[in-house]
Amino acid sequence: MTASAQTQSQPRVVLTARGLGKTFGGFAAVSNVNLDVHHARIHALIGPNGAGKTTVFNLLTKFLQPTTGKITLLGTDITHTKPDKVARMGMVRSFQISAVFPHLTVLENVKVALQRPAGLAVQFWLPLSSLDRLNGRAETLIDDLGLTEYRDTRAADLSYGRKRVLEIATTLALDPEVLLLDEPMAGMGQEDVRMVADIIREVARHRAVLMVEHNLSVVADICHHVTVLQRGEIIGEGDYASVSQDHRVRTAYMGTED
Ligand SMILES: Nc1ncnc2c1ncn2[C@@H]1O[C@H](COP(=O)(O)OP(=O)(O)OP(=O)(O)O)[C@@H](O)[C@H]1O
Repeated sequence: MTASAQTQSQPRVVLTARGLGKTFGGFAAVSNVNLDVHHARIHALIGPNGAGKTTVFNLLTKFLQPTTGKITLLGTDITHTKPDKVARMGMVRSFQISAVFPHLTVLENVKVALQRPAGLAVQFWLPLSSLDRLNGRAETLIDDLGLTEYRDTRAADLSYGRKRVLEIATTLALDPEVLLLDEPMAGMGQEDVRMVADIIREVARHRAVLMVEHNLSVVADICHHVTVLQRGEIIGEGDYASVSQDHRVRTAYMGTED
């Protein structure tokens, strides 16, 4: 099914922001941002450099405390909730905090990630064999993300694109309802971009994905909904086709409407 076909039925809202704002010493980095993020949808946050995208991610994940506004996750007000609790409640962010250990294999990395939902910190003093009970779930996750032939490859020896897929796999070990991806395509070649785009589409069949992405052809290809920020404010939103025709958005990106 194409992204535009899926937008015809509206699934449940899992994450909302209302009137979200953040000032740094009098400078408004984010002002009055309203967001509705839906289950089984890919939602892009785009905008020129310095538009406030990273700040919005930091506010949603509670790494920053908002100056104004309210955030709800799965119907619960998380405006004043701590980041680790937000993660346990089902919203997890990938890439800026990478949970991949380069000297461990793909399978070992996924097993280490899988022990975390049980409430355990990563227990380095235990032999990796103590995680064997997690083999079944780890293999399923590795299969789902197309990493089967690399299960015994050390993370350090993976291609850049596959390392990113492994990062997604370790994040999915927490089984989040909402997955936040920070520029998942950054620094990738065309082939890896296609592979990671396919994985994100697959992952979003069962959860909401909110992603900051500069690669607009990826946004056009896989995102159901696009929110455009400029100078901390939303200047356009909708599907990519309508947003890309919006005169404010075109001016923000191109400096001209032509
Ligand atoms: N901790 C901070 N203190 C002061 N100003 C900040 C802070 N964090 C961000 N800013 C400012 O807020 C604005 C938005 O920054 P932000 O990093 O959120 O933008 P962005 O859209 O993610 O940009 P990019 O695409 O370049 O990563 C910028 O002008 C930035 O300089």
